[in-house]
Amino acid sequence: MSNASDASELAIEQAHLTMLYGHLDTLREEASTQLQRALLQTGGTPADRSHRDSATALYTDRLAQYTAVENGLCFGRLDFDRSDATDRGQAGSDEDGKAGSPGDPGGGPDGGAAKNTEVRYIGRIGIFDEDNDYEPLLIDWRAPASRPFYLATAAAPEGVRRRRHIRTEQRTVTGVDDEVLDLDEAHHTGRGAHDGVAGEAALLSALNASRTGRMKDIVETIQAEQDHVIRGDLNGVLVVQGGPGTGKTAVALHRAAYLLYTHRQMLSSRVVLIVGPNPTFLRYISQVLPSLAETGVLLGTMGDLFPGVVAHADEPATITEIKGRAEMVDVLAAAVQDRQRVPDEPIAIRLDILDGAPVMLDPEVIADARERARRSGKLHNLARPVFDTEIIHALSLLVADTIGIDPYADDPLGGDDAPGDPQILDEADLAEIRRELRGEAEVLGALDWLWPILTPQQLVAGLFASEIRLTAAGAPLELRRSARAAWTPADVPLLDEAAELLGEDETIREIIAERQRKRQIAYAEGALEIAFGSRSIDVEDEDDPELLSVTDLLEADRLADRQDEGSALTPAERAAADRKWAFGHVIVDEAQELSPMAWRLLMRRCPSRSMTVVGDVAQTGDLGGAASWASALDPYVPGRWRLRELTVNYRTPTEIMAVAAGVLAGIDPDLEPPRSVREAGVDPWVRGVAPARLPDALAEAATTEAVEAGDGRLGIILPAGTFADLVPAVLKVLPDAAVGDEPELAAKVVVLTVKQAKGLEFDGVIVVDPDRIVEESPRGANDLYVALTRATQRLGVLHPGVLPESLLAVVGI
Ligand SMILES: Nc1ncnc2c1ncn2[C@@H]1O[C@H](COP(=O)(O)OP(=O)(O)OP(=O)(O)O)[C@@H](O)[C@H]1O
Repeated sequence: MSNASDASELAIEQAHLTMLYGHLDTLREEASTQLQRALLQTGGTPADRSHRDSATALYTDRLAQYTAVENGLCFGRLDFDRSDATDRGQAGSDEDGKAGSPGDPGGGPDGGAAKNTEVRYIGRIGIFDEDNDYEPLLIDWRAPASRPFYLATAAAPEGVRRRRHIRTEQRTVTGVDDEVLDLDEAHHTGRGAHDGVAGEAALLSALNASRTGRMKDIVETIQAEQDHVIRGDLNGVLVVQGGPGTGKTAVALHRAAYLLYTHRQMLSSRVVLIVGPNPTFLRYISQVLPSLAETGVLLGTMGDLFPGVVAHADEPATITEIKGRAEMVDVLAAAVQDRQRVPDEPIAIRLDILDGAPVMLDPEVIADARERARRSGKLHNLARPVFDTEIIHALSLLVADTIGIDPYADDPLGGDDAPGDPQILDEADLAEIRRELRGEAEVLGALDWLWPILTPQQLVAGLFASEIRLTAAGAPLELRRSARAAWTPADVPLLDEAAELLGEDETIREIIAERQRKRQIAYAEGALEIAFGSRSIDVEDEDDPELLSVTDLLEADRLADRQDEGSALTPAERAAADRKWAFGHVIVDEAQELSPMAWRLLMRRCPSRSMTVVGDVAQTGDLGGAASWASALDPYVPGRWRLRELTVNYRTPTEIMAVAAGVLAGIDPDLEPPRSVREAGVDPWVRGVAPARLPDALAEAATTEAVEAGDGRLGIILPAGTFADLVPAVLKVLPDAAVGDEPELAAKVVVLTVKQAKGLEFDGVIVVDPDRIVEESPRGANDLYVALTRATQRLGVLHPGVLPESLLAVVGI
């Protein structure tokens, strides 16, 4: 590794960078002009409109991409030895055989003059020279030609003679770090080849940088084991297992960007779904993808995956666990069946057709109708018409009987039979009776009671609101809650399962869509009438082409199409609104927390089983979470998922990891903590304080650590049960500290529970009352492990009471 910051090198790189920014400016101006042009267009045929919509989306996306890559546009350079053909044929510059680049045809002073080199610049997007046969001026980090930047080592240089990390601030080059991979040359120049982490200086500088409360991309320093995951095959289920800080989240996001780049056509229309553990975490990672220049992605939590329901309420862990059990499938199926009622006694239905006289519907008749509807093989809501037909048929016979056995009744059909004549009803009469029965309010009321059309929300809320229903469905009574209780994330897989059992979407969605369409057509007809009416009055020239287009081209239904807002939605927006959307690829972060019910939902969203599953079974906090990847995945892809492990911890320094390792050993002695890539040079502290003094001690420690964090961030992780006592103490000394359901992570100091801290990181972390964190949850040791591994620089642990031997042993001090 060497730091080649002499002026001539910087000048060469500055010239190239300035040229690249010139191109970026031109691209941005072009996209902006095209966007304005598209936005100014109005009217036209439906095809014109759809074309205009896609042009608007395309240029808006492009502009967003160009803006996102403004910082760090170009960050790397590869110099190849042209005599080595191993990597040829991957970039345009290889094929045309030109050496060098416009910025630096001869390579740098590390031997460019001695050897004929080929130069590639690596950056956040690809830029090509339109005036020079589309020569690549900058190669997208996701392109195959960029790969040696991440993979080449001195042992396997892939033709790379030198890898250069280019440091920039805005549009200025501030330095370069070189690694010479050619062993001979390294020997001659005295500049060492490095075979450990790639781009060590750049990596360490990224890792030591202060945190901002938002995750940053890692394109400049992706490591080889991470690159293999990012560029793994699209198909099948890829599991990425790694300890804390190994870059699982970063890698998952970069994989999304890579897959969208490589399989753009398929994935941008079918959308990549990324599922994270909670809204706070989504905000934490929200800026990574746009800065990777990607927009065709839907980010969500489990709580967001049932369209029309926002499910972010909290509930006890034990309830979440019950809701997540696979047995809930049977519970819901039983709950649906329970709503298909057969009363114990006959029910009386008063009929207008009999002048308000009742008929008695026997339980056996209802049971028969239910049996036939069930045996139709249709889902509950879709089987209702079968049930209706059976009951109406039975009622019509009862009506016929009633009329038939009452010789003095008026002839319902208006005939003139003499009193005493039997009423002879033929099939047409019965059909008429059935038709009338279908319109009778009491009949409809009875049908709705016996076999109600249900939304998933009605089924699930109705189940939880009634002990009788819970018992009938074989569900634990702990699930009992108010019918108006807010939805929790664990309810979402249940709602989804209910939707599958009820078959709500087809019927209800189609009815709503049809109604909407009728409204639009009615509106369009009105509009055409106005247009057509005004035409004969206002216009003398009947052949005016403008007006002809109004009446000839805009038939009412086409005009209705133009009103249909759906066409203006992006694929990601459409996917978010559609429960049955089949995503092109699904990425799940913190996947160890997912319950069996949650897995069922995700598998439904991804029929192609093209998935990336990212997590750490040692960090499983949720009771219903996975104990092993096999238990989670084998039910869906038995033996067909591939596992990749990440082994290096980029976040947590060695000193802190030594503390966390003690806790990990307590969870499972066979688990290996990931190897830290660096030392922080500061030992973690553990302090025992008298319980009564805990608030004051926390206030003191928070004040000190907030200063120690410099311009970085401090996270204070508390047991949930201590918030009421301890948060006021923190706010007294640090009034701007963020705390709440979704605390602002950009705040200097953030107070949070372990659950909230999942996946996040801070420069400094104070963990309060580790014993209580362990006690608060059945997977408490896992929670403590998560809490202890959130810091990038400093860790402090506050323990109420004298430090027990056990804690000293646990924390390894
Ligand atoms: N190759 C890399 N270059 C620079 N930074 C990296 C690299 N890999 C990981 N990091 C950084 O390490 C930190 C941890 O990464 P990340 O949050 O993705 O880890 P994780 O495995 O998801 O952790 P956890 O399971 O503890 O939540 C982040 O700040 C990330 O940016």
